[in-house]
Amino acid sequence: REMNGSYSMQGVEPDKGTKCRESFKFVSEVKRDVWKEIGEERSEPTCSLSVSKISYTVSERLGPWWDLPSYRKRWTRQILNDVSFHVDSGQIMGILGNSGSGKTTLLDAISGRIGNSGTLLGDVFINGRKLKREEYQDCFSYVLQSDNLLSYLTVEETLTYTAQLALRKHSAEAIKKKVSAVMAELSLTHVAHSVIGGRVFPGISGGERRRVSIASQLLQDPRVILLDEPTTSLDSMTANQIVVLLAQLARRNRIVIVTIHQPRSELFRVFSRIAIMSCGKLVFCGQPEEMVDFFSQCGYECPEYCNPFDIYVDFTSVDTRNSEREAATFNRMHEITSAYQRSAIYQSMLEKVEQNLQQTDKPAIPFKSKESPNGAAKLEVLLRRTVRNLSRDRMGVLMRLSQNLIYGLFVAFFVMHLDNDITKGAIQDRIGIIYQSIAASPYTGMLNAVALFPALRAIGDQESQDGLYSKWQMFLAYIFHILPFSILSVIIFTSFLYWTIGMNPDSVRFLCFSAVVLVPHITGELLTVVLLGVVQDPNMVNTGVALLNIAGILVGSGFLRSTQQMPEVFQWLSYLTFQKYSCELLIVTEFHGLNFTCTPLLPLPGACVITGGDQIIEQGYPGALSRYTLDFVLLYSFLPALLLLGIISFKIRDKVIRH
Ligand SMILES: Nc1ncnc2c1ncn2[C@@H]1O[C@H](COP(=O)(O)OP(=O)(O)OP(=O)(O)O)[C@@H](O)[C@H]1O
Repeated sequence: REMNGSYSMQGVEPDKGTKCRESFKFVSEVKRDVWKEIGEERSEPTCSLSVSKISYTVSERLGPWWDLPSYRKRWTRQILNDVSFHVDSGQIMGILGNSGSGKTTLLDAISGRIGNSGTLLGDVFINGRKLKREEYQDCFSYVLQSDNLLSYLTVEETLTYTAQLALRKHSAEAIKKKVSAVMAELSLTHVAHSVIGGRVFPGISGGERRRVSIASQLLQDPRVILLDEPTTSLDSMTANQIVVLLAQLARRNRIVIVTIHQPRSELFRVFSRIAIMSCGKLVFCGQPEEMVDFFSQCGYECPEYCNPFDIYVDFTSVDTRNSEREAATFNRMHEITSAYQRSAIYQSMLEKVEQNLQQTDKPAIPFKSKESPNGAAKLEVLLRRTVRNLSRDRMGVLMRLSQNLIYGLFVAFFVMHLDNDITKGAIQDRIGIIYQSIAASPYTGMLNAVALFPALRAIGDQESQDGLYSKWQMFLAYIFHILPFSILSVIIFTSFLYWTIGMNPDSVRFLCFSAVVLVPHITGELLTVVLLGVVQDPNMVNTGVALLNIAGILVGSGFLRSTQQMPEVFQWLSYLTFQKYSCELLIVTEFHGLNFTCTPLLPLPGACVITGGDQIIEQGYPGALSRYTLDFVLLYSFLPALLLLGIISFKIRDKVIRH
């Protein structure tokens, strides 16, 4: 980009040296202000969180499934081992540790997001009361490692929709005020009307996106906020700003627990507590100053000019590069852990946990603000949100509307004009057009779903864990929001193809043709989304839907082989395919009452035996004419059936997916 202009300080344009000195002075002053703000006296804690003896064990299969003896054997792995700590409101606790040490799993365990794949032991107490499993979600706000936000919404819209989902009973005015307050608290007011942005188009910065994710959680006034690596992939200055901001949030009577990789040494004073994890164990948990003394007493001094965070994480990490290093580093970690468990810091932490449990005047559990659920209202907000997001995606909308038309152009170019002379392909061309209309439509729907839905699914996974709505509601919102686009796309396609190549020129037949082609198109998208509920990998779903479509065409359409000539089992199976009904309907729509001409090149006997379209119907699809209405009903019944399957699929997802 081109940049013009200059700047002046007190009316004078500074030379290079002055600029450096002044900017250094400026940075130092800002920093001092930040420390002043964080260092404010805080009020008496009103909320305390105690985590007592959390352990999590998973069992894994040893071998691949084709090696049955080893596959049968399982080995258990302890991911979290007897983790206990205590935090009061007003404090920010940083959890450090090398990759795989169990930081994320600890946050998942505390917030009740651990799936059913392992055994979780231990308890979480808030204000001296043991939390029930179903209460975890209502108590903690959890900011995931990745920002799952809709790219085309502005910051203000993103927060407003979240507030409408979370605080449904509030008036529009109250929600507006709440959103403005949260934006002000997280310094987002200046980007309120900027779009979030994504991989393909620019939007707000990475740090601002992180702050939007945190702001979404703050809308429900949580007293306890958990953040999984909120500084990942941010530059060190922005990462610092985020941690300082979190410290400020904690100062306002909240508990903030944050996992973090490589914090800068200046953040040493920002954290109220530091926990270091290694191999699922809490190797140390205490105040930053206590950490330095503790490690020095263990004989592991932090060398001068080194970042204590990095050094202590190194001291406690197990190096698995070779067995010798592994044994040595494991022993060191074990030695430090034992020293911590013998230390006064550990004993005083256990006492605090005990005190918390024995508190007589126990304040109420500080649940997040939540309103009684109203399914229709949530669905309406979700629908508005997805429609607004898609409507801003001009390229996406254009592609959706034009993809069938582009396909229609290919077909029209190939066929040019249908002839009524059977020696000039009157039957073959018509059957070809019907085949193409039914067989290709599901693919365009499938491609749309695979491109758009996984991102929405990630958002739905997170927000349903936050208790905003259920995953199946997000599924319904997605399907309803694509319906108008699908209908329009199919109408554009059929209007072009039908009249350009000269299919049966009757407006009722045209409407029937469009209505039939719509179902395979929507079914392709619907089936893909249904499978994406239970299958995580979109590529697998792609392959699965493509194979199902091919099987449906083979068994149901009767194009390759007449249904009557197929084995009985396939004949029964054909009733389960939408291709059977759509094919019969299109054959009748096009061929019924159609008269053919015949001008054979050679006067061969039987060359002109077919004179009308009804002969085609009776030979290939006997009884299809009398089943016309029934076929329509059966074809359209696939849509509610798939909607129901989708709801079941996303209810299963609720149970099996960790986030
Ligand atoms: N359900 C599970 N089944 C098997 N292993 C698991 C499961 N959950 C976690 N683990 C394993 O537990 C270990 C700790 O994982 P976790 O994600 O908590 O680490 P982390 O400290 O957050 O790592 P990072 O900093 O890289 O995100 C990893 O080795 C991970 O593979």
